[in-house]
Amino acid sequence: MIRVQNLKKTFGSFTAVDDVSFDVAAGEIFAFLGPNGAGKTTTIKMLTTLLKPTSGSIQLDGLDPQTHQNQARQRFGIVFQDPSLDGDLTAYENMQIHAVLYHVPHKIGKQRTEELLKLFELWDRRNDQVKKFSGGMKRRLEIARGFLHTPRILFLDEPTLGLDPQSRNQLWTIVKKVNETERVTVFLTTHYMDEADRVAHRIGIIDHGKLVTQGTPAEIKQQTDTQTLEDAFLKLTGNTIRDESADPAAAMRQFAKMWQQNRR
Ligand SMILES: Nc1ncnc2c1ncn2[C@@H]1O[C@H](COP(=O)(O)OP(=O)(O)OP(=O)(O)O)[C@@H](O)[C@H]1O
Repeated sequence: MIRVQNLKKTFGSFTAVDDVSFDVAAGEIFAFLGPNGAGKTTTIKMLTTLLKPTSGSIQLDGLDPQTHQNQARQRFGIVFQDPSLDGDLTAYENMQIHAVLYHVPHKIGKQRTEELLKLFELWDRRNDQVKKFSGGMKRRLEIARGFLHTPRILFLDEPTLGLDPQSRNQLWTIVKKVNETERVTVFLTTHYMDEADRVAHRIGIIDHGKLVTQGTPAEIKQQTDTQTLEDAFLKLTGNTIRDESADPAAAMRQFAKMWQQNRR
C-alpha cells in the first residue's frame, strides 16, 4: 500500500531524511518511531504531497504522489500535529465541512458522520462547539474527520502528543478498531515506545534521518536481544529516546507544539 525507496530530503546542507526505504502492507498499522527531530514529520510530509523529496521514490496505492497529487490525496486521510478544527463550529459542522471539501455525496457524508462520531464516542456532543472540548475529544474528532472520505491510508503525526494516559489509551483503542473494521492502512509517527509496541503491527525506527531497523516489535526485540523497545533503541542508536527531550531547545519545541494544540 505504501512503498518508499531511497527517500532523501535535504534542507541546504542538512540531511533530514537520509536514504530511507520501507514498505507498508494493506491493512497494516506501521509506526515510525524516533526522537524529536529524527525526520518523522519530514517523511510524513513527503508521503502526503506537502513536501517534494530531494531524491528517491514514493508509491501510495500504486500512485506517485508527486505526479498524481489529487488522486493520491483522495486515497488518504491525514491528522497533523497542528490542530485544524474550527473551535467556533460544532463537532457535527466540522465533519460536514470536511465532507464538502472532499466531495463526499451529501447522504453518504451524513451517514459517515453519524457512524464515525458514534465510533469515536462523540455523538452525544455533536452539537457542542469544539472549543469546549477537552484535548482528547478534539484529537478524536480530528481523527474521525480524517476517516470521513473513507481513505485507504490514514496518516497520523504524533496523534497522542500532549494527551493524558487515559485519552491516549482510548484513542489507540478506537484507531485499532477502525483499522480492523474499515481495513484502513495506518501510518503513524510517535516517540512513545510503549504506544508503538502496543499498537503497531510493524515499526520503523528512525534516528538522525536514517532508518536504523524495521520489523514487528517482537522481531526488533529479538534482533537486539532486548526485552523492551526502549532497550532496543538504546542498543541500536547508543542513545535513549528521552535524551533529546532533555535538550532544552527540543523541550521548548515540544512544549510549543503542545501549547498550540491545546489552545483551540
Ligand atoms: N523546512 C525546514 N528547514 C530546515 N530544517 C528543517 C525543516 N523542516 C525540518 N527541518 C529539520 O529536519 C530535522 C527533522 O525534522 P522533523 O520535523 O522531520 O523531525 P521529527 O522526527 O518529526 O520530530 P518532531 O516530532 O519534533 O517534529 C530537524 O532537525 C528539523 O529541524
